[in-house]
Amino acid sequence: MENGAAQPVIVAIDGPSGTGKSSTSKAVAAQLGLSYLDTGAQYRAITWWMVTSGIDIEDPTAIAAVAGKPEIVSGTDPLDPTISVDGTDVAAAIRTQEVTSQVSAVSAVPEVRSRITELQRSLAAAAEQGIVVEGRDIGTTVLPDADLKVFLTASAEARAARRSGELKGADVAATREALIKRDAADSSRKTSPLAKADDAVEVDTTELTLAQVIECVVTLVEEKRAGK
Ligand SMILES: Nc1ncnc2c1ncn2[C@@H]1O[C@H](COP(=O)(O)OP(=O)(O)OP(=O)(O)O)[C@@H](O)[C@H]1O
Ligand SMILES: Nc1ccn([C@H]2C[C@H](O)[C@@H](COP(=O)(O)O)O2)c(=O)n1
Repeated sequence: MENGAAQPVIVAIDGPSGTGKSSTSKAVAAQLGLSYLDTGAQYRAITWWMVTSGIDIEDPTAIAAVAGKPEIVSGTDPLDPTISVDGTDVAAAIRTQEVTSQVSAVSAVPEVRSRITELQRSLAAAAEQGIVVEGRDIGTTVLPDADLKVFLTASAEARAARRSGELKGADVAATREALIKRDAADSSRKTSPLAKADDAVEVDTTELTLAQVIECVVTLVEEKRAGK
C-alpha cells in the first residue's frame, strides 16, 4: 500500500473440538493486533436461546422457523471477547453441558447456518486490521478467500486430557467419547460440515505445547503478509 499501512489479513482456523482453536486464535490475534471471532460461541448462543425459549431441539422445522429471532452480538477484542443474546451476556451460560450436548443439532439446521454465516461475514468485513475467525467451516464456507487457512488436529486422547484438565475431575474416557460423538455429528451434517479446506495448512498439535502452536500460526501469518 502507498502509505505503508498493512492490508487487513483474514485468518481462518478450523478443526475438531479441543484441538486448541480458541486458545491459539485469541493469542495470535492479540499478538498481531487483529480482531478475533469465536464462531462456536455464536452457535452456542443461538442454541442457548432455543433451549431457554422452549423450542423442541429434535424438530429442525421448529428451529428453522425462529432462527432469525434472537439478536446475537459478538465482541471481537481478543483480550475481552464477549457474546450476548438480546442484550443478555451469555458467556457463561453457553458453556453448560445442556448447551454443549444440543449445539450440534441446532447448528445443523440450514436456516441457523445461513443466519450465523451472514453475521460472521459482516464482522470479518468490518475488522479494520483483519481478524482471526475460528470454527468448523470458516475456510470451506464462511471465508473461502481467507488469506491463511489453518486446520488444527490432535489425537482424541490428547484432546480429552486437555478438556478433562479444564473440567476438574471429569472422567477422561467419558470426555473422549463425548468429543468423538460431537465431531461425528459436526462432520456428517449436510450443510457446511466440519472439514479441512483443500488449501488449509494442517497442524497436528498432539505433541506441541500451546506456545509452540501459537508461534507456528504467527509465523504462517507473517509469511503470508511478507508474500512468501
Ligand atoms: N497444544 C496444547 N497443549 C496443551 N493444552 C492445550 C493445547 N492447545 C490447547 N490446549 C488446552 O486445551 C483446552 C481446549 O483448548 P481450546 O478451547 O482452545 O480448544 P478448541 O479447539 O477451541 O475447542 P472447542 O472447539 O471445543 O471450543 C484448553 O484448556 C487449552 O488451554
Ligand atoms: N463454524 C462453526 C463453529 C461451531 N459449530 C458448532 C459445532 C460445535 O460442536 C459447536 C460448538 O463449537 P465450540 O464452542 O465447541 O467450538 O458449534 C459449527 O457448526 N460451525
